[in-house]
Amino acid sequence: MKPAQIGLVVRGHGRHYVVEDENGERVHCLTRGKKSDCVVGDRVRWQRSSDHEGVIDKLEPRRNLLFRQDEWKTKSFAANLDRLLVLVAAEPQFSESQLTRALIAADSAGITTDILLNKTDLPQAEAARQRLAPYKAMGQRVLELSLKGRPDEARETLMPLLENQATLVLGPSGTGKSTLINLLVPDAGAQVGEISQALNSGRHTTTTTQWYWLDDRRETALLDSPGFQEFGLRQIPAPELASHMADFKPFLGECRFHNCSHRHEPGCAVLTAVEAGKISPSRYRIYDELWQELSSPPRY
Ligand SMILES: Nc1nc2c(ncn2[C@@H]2O[C@H](COP(=O)(O)OP(=O)(O)OP(=O)(O)O)[C@@H](O)[C@H]2O)c(=O)[nH]1
Ligand SMILES: [Zn+2]
Repeated sequence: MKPAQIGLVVRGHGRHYVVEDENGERVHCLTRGKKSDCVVGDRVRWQRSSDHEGVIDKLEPRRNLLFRQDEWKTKSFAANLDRLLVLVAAEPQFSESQLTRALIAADSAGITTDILLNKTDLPQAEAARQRLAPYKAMGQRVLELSLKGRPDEARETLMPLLENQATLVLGPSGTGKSTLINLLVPDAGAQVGEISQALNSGRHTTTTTQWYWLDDRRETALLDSPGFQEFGLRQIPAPELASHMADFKPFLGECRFHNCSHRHEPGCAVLTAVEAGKISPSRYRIYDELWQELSSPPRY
């Protein structure tokens, strides 16, 4: 065994990981025993066991972990993220429920989110803009771009935002995720190939988080994860939900009952805010649906 060093996990599959050393070399690593609790973005203490293989000894403490949880399983997107970028588009029409779920998961993990509205060149952009108005009003940043129509402008807007950070991109299919990655990562295909090769596997590239470096110094990273469609939030207790919704926050603590669910109680400041148009009906409907989902007992 060679001396222990700290590395970055750039791909995970079961007990098999690809760890990048400080020179950028990627090594196929296994965890000791059956444990496989590392995720992409983790820093790990590891040792080389041969020229091309290594063993992970220990997971270094994480700053954060973004994950989703349904009744049956927990799925991690990535650890140690600086930013989440949720990509939506003028078309296909995005689901506000999915968008809200992503925002809540990121908030509860302590990760800043930006929304990117793509395809603003299309006539449907105005409708999408209107659906995003409540999000802007609650202080959420919404970037409007046309990744394909005005790629230079998109790059100039995005690069300063992403610089020296690790940003996870999530979004429904067909919104322009591949367009975004190809715009910012000219050698994206090669990077995917290299990591897959280190793992000795061409498979699983679409079912796991993919790590891309945007610069030669390896300081700016983009991460691409599948799994936006079924975004379970079982990790969040229902009474905590409202505290992760920026438009609800100003009214929390103002209700008559300290343990108000903001669903039917008299003297509820949130319900009053909904009636007064200070919280959008669609956001409130999503809150109500999420509350029911999170407070129902698991079916298994
Ligand atoms: N009009 C318009 N079309 C765009 C824009 N950006 C991407 N598209 C188109 O939208 C379609 C989907 O883009 P992709 O980048 O493949 O989307 P994706 O999110 O990777 O989709 P999946 O591969 O299904 O996950 C393609 O036909 C793109 O050419 C844009 O700014 N304006
Ligand atoms: Zn209330």
